Parts: sequence; structure tokens; C-alpha cells
Amino acid sequence: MEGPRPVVLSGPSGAGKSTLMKMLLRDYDGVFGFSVSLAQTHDEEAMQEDIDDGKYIENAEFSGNLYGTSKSSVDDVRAKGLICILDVEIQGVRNIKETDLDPIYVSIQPPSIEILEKRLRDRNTETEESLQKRLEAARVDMELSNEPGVFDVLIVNDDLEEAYDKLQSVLIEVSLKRMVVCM
Ligand SMILES: Nc1ncnc2c1ncn2[C@@H]1O[C@H](COP(=O)(O)OP(=O)(O)OP(=O)(O)O)[C@@H](O)[C@H]1O
Repeated sequence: MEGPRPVVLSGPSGAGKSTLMKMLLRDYDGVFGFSVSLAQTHDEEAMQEDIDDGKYIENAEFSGNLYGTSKSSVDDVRAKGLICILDVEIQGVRNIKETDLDPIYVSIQPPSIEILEKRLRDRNTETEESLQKRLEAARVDMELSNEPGVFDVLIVNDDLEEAYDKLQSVLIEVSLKRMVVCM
């Protein structure tokens, strides 16, 4: 597949992925395309068939719903010459490693579980139950993400501007490598 190398952005819920992606969209026009891992609750049977046929680069079940990123959604972004950013769960990261997508793997991590909890509470989007589920998933994510070889880059989102600077540096490096290959 021609086009820029995709970027996988992962990390626990509340680590700051959406915030950082919004900053990228604000500052870079026509550089990035986003491929989100979608829940297909309306037609799970059809989705499962497509997964079995290998039409998804990653899929996962979370809270009883099937989530997945189709190959075609990434190819569409790539064909436009955009760097495709995939926002996926840690399980999805493992699935992508089994494919030939060859993205750069970036993990966004909170400074600590306590700070993550505070951010999720302040965000006001969770019930106590969903908050506890997210914190439990975050503990697993934080442990797995620190294993060697899982991610190319791990960014601790303590100070937002500093985390954003690091993310930009990584993405610029990816784009520059692409330019060298093109020359
Ligand atoms: N560095 C930071 N310092 C303080 N607050 C932050 C920082 N980064 C993000 N936040 C806040 O933390 C909350 C969670 O961030 P965000 O929604 O971007 O996380 P997320 O990883 O996209 O979560 P989800 O996977 O659930 O969508 C938001 O309210 C955001 O404003």
C-alpha cells in the first residue's frame, strides 16, 4: 500500500488521546486522517463475518460491544496521502502486530493511576461503574505498555504542552523518513 506510514495511538481511557488529536487537527491542516475504532452494535453479525474474512486490521470486545478498524478505512486515508492515526485499545495493538500494516506504535500514558482517576472524574463522562471499569483496564494497559517491544514510543502525558511537543516530534520524524524514501 502506497502512502504515509500510519500511526497507532493507544493508552488508557483518560490518558489524553482525544485531547492530543484535537491539538493536531487544530495545528495541521490536511496532514492527518483519523481512523477510529468503531462499535458496530447495529449489525454485529455482518461485522463478525467481515472480521472472519480478514477485512479488519484489529477488533476487540469491550463491555459487550464489538469494536474494529476496517482495512478499507485506513487505506482510504492513506490513499489521500494523509498520515492515518488509529486510536485503538491495547488488545487492538496486539492484533495489528499480526498484520502487514507496519505502523509506528505510540502509547499515551497518564503520570499515575491516581491522576488518571482525577482526570476521568473531572471529565464528568463516567458513571461510578464505568469509571471503575476504565481504571481496571488502565492498570492492565499500563503494565502491558511498559513491556519491551510493544510500543516504539511511550509518552507520559503529565504537562499537556510537553506531551504534545513530544508527539509532534515523533510524527515529524515519521513524515521526514517518508520524504527520504520518496527522494
Ligand atoms: N496533561 C493534562 N493535564 C490535565 N488534564 C488533562 C491532560 N491531558 C488531558 N487532560 C484532561 O483529561 C481528560 C481525559 O482526556 P481525553 O478525553 O483526551 O482522554 P482519552 O485518552 O481520549 O480518553 P478516551 O479513550 O476515554 O476517549 C480530559 O478532560 C482532558 O481535558
